[in-house]
Amino acid sequence: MTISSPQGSNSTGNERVGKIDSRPDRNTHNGEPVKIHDPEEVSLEDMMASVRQIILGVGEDPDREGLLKTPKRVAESMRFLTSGYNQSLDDIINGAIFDEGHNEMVLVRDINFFSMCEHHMLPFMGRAHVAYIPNQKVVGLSKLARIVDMYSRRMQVQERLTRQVAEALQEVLEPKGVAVVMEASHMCMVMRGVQKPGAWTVTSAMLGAFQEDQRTREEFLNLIRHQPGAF
Ligand SMILES: Nc1nc2c(ncn2[C@@H]2O[C@H](COP(=O)(O)OP(=O)(O)OP(=O)(O)O)[C@@H](O)[C@H]2O)c(=O)[nH]1
Ligand SMILES: [Zn+2]
Repeated sequence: MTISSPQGSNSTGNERVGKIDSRPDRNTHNGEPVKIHDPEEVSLEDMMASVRQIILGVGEDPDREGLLKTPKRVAESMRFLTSGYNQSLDDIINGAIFDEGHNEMVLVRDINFFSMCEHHMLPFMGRAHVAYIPNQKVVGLSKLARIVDMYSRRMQVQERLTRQVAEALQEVLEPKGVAVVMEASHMCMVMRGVQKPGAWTVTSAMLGAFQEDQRTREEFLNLIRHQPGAF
């Protein structure tokens, strides 16, 4: 197993290959694609008016000084926290696929992510571990984290988020296998509801060799268990 550099500094044969099928609306419900409307169809002012209603709904005064700008701040935060709807795989990969002839496992672990649960619109956050076994082609390492960010910045359930990251990598690289594990704490289970701080939800998506070959899967699971040295 090798954790490779995407720059492939020893190779003279680095070239960008492949064209990515961009599907910014690759969200699914029961396996079917869901059409996502353009967020701009609802104006920031409409969103601000809704936030004002929420402020009234919790018994506060939206016209007191500290809350005057809150509807705008919240609307803008929401736009940022869901900005993954406006991105596509094409945007993110930006052609950074290299024909390295590298066929060993590549793993980027401990990728921090922040997402929003679609049931309560509260954050869930944690770490993602993303691995693949190349089939000649490798992708820039930062792009693995960017893929995690793109799907995280949408209204999500953790299981779908995990699967989408794996499927995106499968689509981009057609590798021999993909493994994604996400460990997260859900604020809807911590701050409200069942109120269980310290409970971690762990989800995985294994494709190809990681699904079929137990040794490959175990190698990956051992690597994400091991604590790397601190910098
Ligand atoms: N499978 C899954 N469930 C999630 C995720 N995020 C939140 N949930 C759950 O979604 C469920 C929604 O349940 P409901 O009974 O409709 O809502 P609720 O009354 O607010 O539920 P409680 O959280 O139990 O108070 C809860 O069990 C949440 O824990 C996720 O990423 N994946
Ligand atoms: Zn929730």
